[in-house]
Amino acid sequence: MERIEHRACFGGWQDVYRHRSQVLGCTMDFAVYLPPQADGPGARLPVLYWLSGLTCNEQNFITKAGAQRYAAEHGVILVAPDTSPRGDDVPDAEGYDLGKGAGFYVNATAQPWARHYRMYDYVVHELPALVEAELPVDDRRSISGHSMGGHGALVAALRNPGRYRSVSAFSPIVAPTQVPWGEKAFGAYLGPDREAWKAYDATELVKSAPEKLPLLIDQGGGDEFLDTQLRPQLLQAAAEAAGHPLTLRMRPGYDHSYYFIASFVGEHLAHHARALQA
Ligand SMILES: N[C@@H](CCC(=O)N[C@@H](CS)C(=O)NCC(=O)O)C(=O)O
Repeated sequence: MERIEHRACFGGWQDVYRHRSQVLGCTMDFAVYLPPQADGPGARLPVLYWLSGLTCNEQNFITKAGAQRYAAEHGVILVAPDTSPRGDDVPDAEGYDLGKGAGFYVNATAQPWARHYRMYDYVVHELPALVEAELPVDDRRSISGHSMGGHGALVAALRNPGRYRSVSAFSPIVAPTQVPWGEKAFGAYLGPDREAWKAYDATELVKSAPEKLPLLIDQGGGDEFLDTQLRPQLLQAAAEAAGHPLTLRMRPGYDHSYYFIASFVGEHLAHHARALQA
């Protein structure tokens, strides 16, 4: 992998790396924040993976959330990948909610998407393997994300017991099989069989998750997508029925934007740091 950005930030470094992804069949950029603690001889730090939402690439979180300050405080490395495969060979679609910038963290099985759109394998397996081989990290991992990325974080954690120490989400799409964004994306990437969609739906997965990793969710009460696309009460009801611990914090007045994320990202970093350093 090649470092293409390198900027001093809160005593550490905000970097961006470029690499060839075998899983996605294209070149990908991902952001890495190295806190000052990463400089120590033989340092090995835990990693918080951040999955962004629709229209984002690896830049949105690092330029807008202000998380580096808290990562520096806690000694946690932040890794923020792009949200879809990229490049001229990769198929795309009209509209911001399908194709590039909208990978939905699934392994596509339908054409023309199946060759490149394998963001589930990329964020759960290929990227952590690369990070763990090349950076001063160990195998302590946590995961968080926003909107489509909140969905990705919840699904990654629920499907992989033991892989993550903690999981959280901002304004996640908790039930993609029941809302327009998810129905459009899953219909395209996974085809018409709705049974197959359930493997990527947190509200379905929570019913039988083998590990009861507590779910932490913050949701803005003034979010323009709350009642149409996000509907956190669906996950809340399923978690309650399954006895799966969930903290859902409604934040009156906050919308869907990074202003909301920036307001509470410090609390999420503290939550993950506690689990990662326990
Ligand atoms: N109204 C937006 C919908 C997409 C959107 O709200 N994206 C969120 C994630 S679901 C985001 O993080 N956008 C980029 C940003 O705010 O930096 C659009 O049409 O672009």
